[in-house]
Amino acid sequence: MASTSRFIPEPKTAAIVGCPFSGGQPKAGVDRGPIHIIEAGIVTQLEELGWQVKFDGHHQFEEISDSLKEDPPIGILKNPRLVSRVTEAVANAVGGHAHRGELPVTIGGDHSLAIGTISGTLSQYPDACVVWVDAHADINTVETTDSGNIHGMPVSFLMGLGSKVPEYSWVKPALKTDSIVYIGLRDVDAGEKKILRENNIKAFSMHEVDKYGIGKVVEMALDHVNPNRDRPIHLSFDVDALDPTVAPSTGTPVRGGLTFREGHFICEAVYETGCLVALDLMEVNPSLADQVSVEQTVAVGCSLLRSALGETLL
Ligand SMILES: NC(=[NH2+])NCCC[C@H](N)C(=O)O
Ligand SMILES: [Mn+2]
Ligand SMILES: [Mn+2]
Repeated sequence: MASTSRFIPEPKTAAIVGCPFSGGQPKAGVDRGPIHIIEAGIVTQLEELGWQVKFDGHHQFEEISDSLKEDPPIGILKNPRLVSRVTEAVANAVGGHAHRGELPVTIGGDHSLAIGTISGTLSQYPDACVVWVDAHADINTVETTDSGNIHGMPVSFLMGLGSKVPEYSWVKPALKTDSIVYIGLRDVDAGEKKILRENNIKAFSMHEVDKYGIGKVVEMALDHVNPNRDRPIHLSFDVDALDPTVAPSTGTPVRGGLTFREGHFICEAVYETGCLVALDLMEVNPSLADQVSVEQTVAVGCSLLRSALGETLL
């Protein structure tokens, strides 16, 4: 491994936070994503890259769901208490790993989990910035969401946008609007476009990827959130950022996405900064599509994680 990490001490340890959770969206199966990624051998693959890898089983959220006798919608938000308690547990797990100098690698599960992962990162690295790779902006507020699915809302919760849901009072609005950058967007709701515009939130959609090429886009994205390459980076990668021909097994696929190489390039370039402190891979749903597509999606998920943790082509 050529690059050294600015923030993760040697021997570099990656802590896998397996999150079999689907409560932020309606499709069953996304909770099996982390199980497939582990079974595909991600632990060994990361060890082969020179990481010490900690993984002591997937998080068990049954206790939380069993303790919730019922979880009626709040407004139109679905499973609001379940998502709150699960993401709070994830925030504590991620924050704890970060506190010990480990790099948390959270495998979802749906993207509502990022309420937890990014809260955990910011608890330890208040100056961290976020690179959010996704077809979607996931920044709906209580006022703008049409679906009520919380996986379309984590960014607004982290920023404290929209009216507050008391159930989420544990979430500190610690993410500043200038500390996130998006890459890959192409399915952004009208209300979300307004939020991005009014808050001057930097986003590189597929239009910019086509126009400038991925190399330039990643450079501009990092220049925006991390001009001196000295801030910790949290990379949150939704597998639906990739084109559905590359990663078909996901709940909300949108055509016109990143190629295999464009997705990996983003991960490689973030790793090269030496600033990565936390990594999410979300929305792999092995129950959607045929077996070949599932295997393909799981394999791509593993290779994105390897690229973000130092695998190079040469
Ligand atoms: N993490 C995701 N795949 N998010 C999809 C969100 C879709 C839509 N914008 C919504 O609010 O429901
Ligand atoms: Mn998405
Ligand atoms: Mn997402």
